[in-house]
Amino acid sequence: MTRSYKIALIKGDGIGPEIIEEAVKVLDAVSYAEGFELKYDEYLLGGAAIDATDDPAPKETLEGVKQADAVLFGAIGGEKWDNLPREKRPETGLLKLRKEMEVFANIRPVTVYNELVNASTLKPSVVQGVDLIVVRELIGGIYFGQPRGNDGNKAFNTMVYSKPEIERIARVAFDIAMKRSKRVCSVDKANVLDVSQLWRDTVEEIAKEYPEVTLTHMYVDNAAMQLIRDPKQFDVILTGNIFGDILSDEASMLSGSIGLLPSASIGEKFGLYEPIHGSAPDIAGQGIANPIATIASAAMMLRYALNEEVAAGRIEQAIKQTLSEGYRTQDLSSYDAKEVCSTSEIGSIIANYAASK
Ligand SMILES: NC(=O)C1=CN([C@@H]2O[C@H](COP(=O)(O)OP(=O)(O)OC[C@H]3O[C@@H](n4cnc5c(N)ncnc54)[C@H](O)[C@@H]3O)[C@@H](O)[C@H]2O)C=CC1
Ligand SMILES: CC(C)CC(=O)C(=O)O
Ligand SMILES: [Mg+2]
Repeated sequence: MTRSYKIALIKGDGIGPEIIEEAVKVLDAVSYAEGFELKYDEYLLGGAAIDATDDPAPKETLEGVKQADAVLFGAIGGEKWDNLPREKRPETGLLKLRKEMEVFANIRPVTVYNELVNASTLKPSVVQGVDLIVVRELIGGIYFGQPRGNDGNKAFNTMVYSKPEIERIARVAFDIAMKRSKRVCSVDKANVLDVSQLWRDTVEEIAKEYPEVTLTHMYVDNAAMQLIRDPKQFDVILTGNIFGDILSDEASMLSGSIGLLPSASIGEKFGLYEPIHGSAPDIAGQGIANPIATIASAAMMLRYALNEEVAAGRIEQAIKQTLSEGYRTQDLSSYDAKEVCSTSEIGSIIANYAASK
């Protein structure tokens, strides 16, 4: 019997629909080539959901995604919704979705493609061969902590982590490190924050379960600097929600564009696959967004959620081939480009390569 999977698609706002369309094009090409079937159900989230239902995370979405084998997500947000009350904003919808799905681990691989070493803002010798993974806690920390508030005169947020929350994300990082070069660097601000001291102490305890893994600790301000100074010193970076959010955007520039970096947000039961970038309102609707981060997220989805390793590999190879043939979206057009392509053209090139082995 044909293998068949249900994919929940959330296009979102800004460039979201454009990049998801290309990921679907590539998924359809590889699923056909590998003989399995993907069935898509679309759900609303963020600004699109506010416009349609007055709710950034409609119940139908929060419940519907749980019926799928995996969720592929574009991006949400935009100025149009920036002045709404906090609970009505697109970003709150995304946080609610992640919380509802209990996807506590956001895995963000940072790969520098050989073809793009000149696209990095750093010297080629510094970035060539960079291959690190940021393991970011995703449903705790200051983005979720209570109390929070803003009375117009005073505003506050709370960074909270419980020991079990730290233990489970630490185990994800150590498990990943066991399959790689067995090094974890935990990033915190333990010199100032109590929550970071608990983080550090707990990570030390979990490290005892993994005697083969070398654990180091680094303060986040230093980590931000070290990522630029010598990124190859890192293998697995384990960190909390806000630090991981910031450091991974920073790390994207090692690769040359934020439009290249994928991610997998995973928990015990569900998986949400999403590029690390936002809805890029400044380029939305122009057909110039780079869809590779989303296409590579779809590859992660095939590998981790659907166990379709061969299809995932086909996509990753196709991305490399596209880059080595010199096809570039506008964000990378100054770097060894043979041809500058639109979002849709790059999607079609990757789909064609992925379909033909
Ligand atoms: N996961 C999500 O849905 C996220 C949503 N956001 C939301 O997105 C909106 C815009 O936020 P920004 O801070 O501008 O971050 P952003 O990541 O959307 O854009 C930052 C810069 O990177 C560029 N960029 C992003 N993705 C690109 C791509 N695929 N190809 C080429 N260039 C790309 C944009 O054009 C922009 O100049 C906000 O409403 C924000 O809250 C931000 C981050 C994550
Ligand atoms: C917009 C957000 C909720 C967070 C974010 O920037 C991210 O997850 O990368
Ligand atoms: Mg972010």
